[in-house]
Amino acid sequence: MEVSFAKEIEKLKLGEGEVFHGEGILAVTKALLQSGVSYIGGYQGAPVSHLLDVMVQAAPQLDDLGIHVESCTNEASAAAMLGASIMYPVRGAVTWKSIVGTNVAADALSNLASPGVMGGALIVLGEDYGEGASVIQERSHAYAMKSTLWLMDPRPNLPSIVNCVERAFELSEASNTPVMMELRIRACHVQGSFEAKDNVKPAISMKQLTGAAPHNYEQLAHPPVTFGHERKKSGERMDAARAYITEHGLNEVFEGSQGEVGLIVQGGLYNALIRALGELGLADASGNCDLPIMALNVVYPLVPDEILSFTKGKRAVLVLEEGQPEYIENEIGTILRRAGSKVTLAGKDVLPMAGEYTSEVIGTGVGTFLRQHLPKIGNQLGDESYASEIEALREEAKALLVEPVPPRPPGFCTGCPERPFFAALKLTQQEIGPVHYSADIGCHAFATFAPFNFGNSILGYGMSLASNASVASFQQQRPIAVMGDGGFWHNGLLSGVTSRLLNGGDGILVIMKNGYTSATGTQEVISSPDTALKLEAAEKSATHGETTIEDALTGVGVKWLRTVHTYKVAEMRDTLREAFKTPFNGLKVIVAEGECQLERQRRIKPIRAKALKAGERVQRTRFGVDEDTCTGDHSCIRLSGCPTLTIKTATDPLKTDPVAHVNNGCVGCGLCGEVSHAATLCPSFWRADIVTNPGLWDRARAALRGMLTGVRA
Ligand SMILES: O=C(O)C(=O)Cc1c[nH]c2ccccc12
Repeated sequence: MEVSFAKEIEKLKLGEGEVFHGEGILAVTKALLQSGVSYIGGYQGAPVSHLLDVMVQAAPQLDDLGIHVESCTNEASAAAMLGASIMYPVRGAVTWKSIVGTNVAADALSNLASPGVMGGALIVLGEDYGEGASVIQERSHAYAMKSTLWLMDPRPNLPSIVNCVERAFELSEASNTPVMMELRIRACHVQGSFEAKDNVKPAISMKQLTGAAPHNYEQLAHPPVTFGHERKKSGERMDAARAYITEHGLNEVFEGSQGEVGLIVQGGLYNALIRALGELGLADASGNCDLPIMALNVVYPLVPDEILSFTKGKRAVLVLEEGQPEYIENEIGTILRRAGSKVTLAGKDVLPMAGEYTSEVIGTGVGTFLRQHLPKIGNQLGDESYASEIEALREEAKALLVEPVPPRPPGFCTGCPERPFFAALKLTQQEIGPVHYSADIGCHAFATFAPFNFGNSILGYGMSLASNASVASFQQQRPIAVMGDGGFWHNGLLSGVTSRLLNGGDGILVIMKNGYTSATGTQEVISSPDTALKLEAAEKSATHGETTIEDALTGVGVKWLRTVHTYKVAEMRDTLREAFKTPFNGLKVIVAEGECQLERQRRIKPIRAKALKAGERVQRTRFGVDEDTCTGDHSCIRLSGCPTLTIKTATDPLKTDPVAHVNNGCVGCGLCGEVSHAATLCPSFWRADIVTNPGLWDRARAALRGMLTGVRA
């Protein structure tokens, strides 16, 4: 990974009494170091990638702490790390995105949760839920309940987050149970400050080795002791957790003058609630509020005594719980009913079952609740609900815009090496007709949007090939599966390739070998080009010489294998045609190779800057469209989809339609010209080589050209 986290690493080194300022997820990282973890592992994903990215670079600089950092190939391997270290008095932390990563880790999690932990075990979850999310909308809460893992959901401000991380280890140790901490997108990116402590050197670490734990069958997740473990989960471990939570005040109660009602909120939603109450005129920006609020920084398990003491003497309480189903509300309902409480319980009856609880959504729900249960305040909120006020503002904004803003689906970066592959696949499909396309997770998923619109199904990360084993059996044409190199190593090789080979199945797999797990932040994979390859490649793509993927495929027995550079559009089209038409019955794999443009640009920029400074010759390429030649059919745009390829009004008054135009973002990848050539489309593209610090030969050639064009004119 070429991105430098130098500034972030400096913050991780802060000591006792110094003030840390930065974002939530980095505060979590610092808190892990303050908690004396022996290792940090994980798999990247939004919104927690930053934790591991920073630690991968920081570990050598935090050398004296002796903390091991493991960049795992998927979440199962991260969860598995905890499964062994819990047998020692060491603290360990792993991270991944949820819900998808938790699904991948599920088998290891079940085994981890059973035997009971000695050293504290913490899982930092990026709860990717809501309008900014990139995955399926489900809750981690279900995993906490079904595996008996405690779930923290800290109030999104830095001191609370840091406190929760430190307490999480103690809670884990006090109750012999692993702890998960869910952090929504906003909690990961919230900015703030906290007073740092010194980092704690773990007693057992890379620098302080220890011997093997004693063989203790009681602690193996294996029958028959698992039957006893299950009893402990709901018995002594649960009791110990509840006692710890209460004793250390992990959940917070903010008293208010309007004690007849109360709000119980997941800690992570607290800021959105205060914002909503502020909009309703019921709270100030610092959170001072007339309504009593209980913020659950631990959402599983709940502590019945705490719930009963908060609800005591109240007429009604509202539970604010994002997502479905209403696990917390159901649990609170049971607690109240068992205690014979008469308090009215509100929640998903006034708030939506599904979707993000933005302050707007919360404001509407709280308004309804107050009108029903505290009319003296609720009725003052006015007839106009908060939501209809916002709707009116939206309409006003729309009216002020002359035209509606066109939708802008996300797409490939300018110069992305994956785009030309999809141009080639479009060309192939024009010949062979529609085939079932199994999409996957990664940058290539942008091909599901316009202008490519590929994909008949999309499944989990690295599962495209596995998924189409079913349709392959009944499709007239061979289905195609596409995955990235990130997905291939995460799950694709085992779940997809080896399963297909075992079954002797037919099919086509395309692996986008761009050299990194690009969509999650260009982390390295086992097949990332090494420094020597990068140096050799200089400004070119560095993925060509790296053959780990090809070696693995050959090793497991793939017989039909081609590697094609994605920018060779015609060759890719021909290779795809062959894959669809060949009589070879079995798995056919095309490795579509071309280095991630972001990583390539990060390598190129310093090389160019240095050359320019030294007065050396630097050449860059730009493409453009000759307006006179362009007929305005725009096939180039449909086949390329490059964001720099746009349209403009023709200057020729006889041309009524807009012509194609390449704007200044062009990095000279040449796909527009390449596509035009492969499709024999268009002579209107031109290429210009822009030379800075020209040499003698450049000057002589330019002079000669000038003379010749002068003669022609
Ligand atoms: O970072 C993201 O947003 C992802 O969707 C990537 C990802 C990381 N781990 C996963 C497990 C299953 C599916 C997707 C991912």
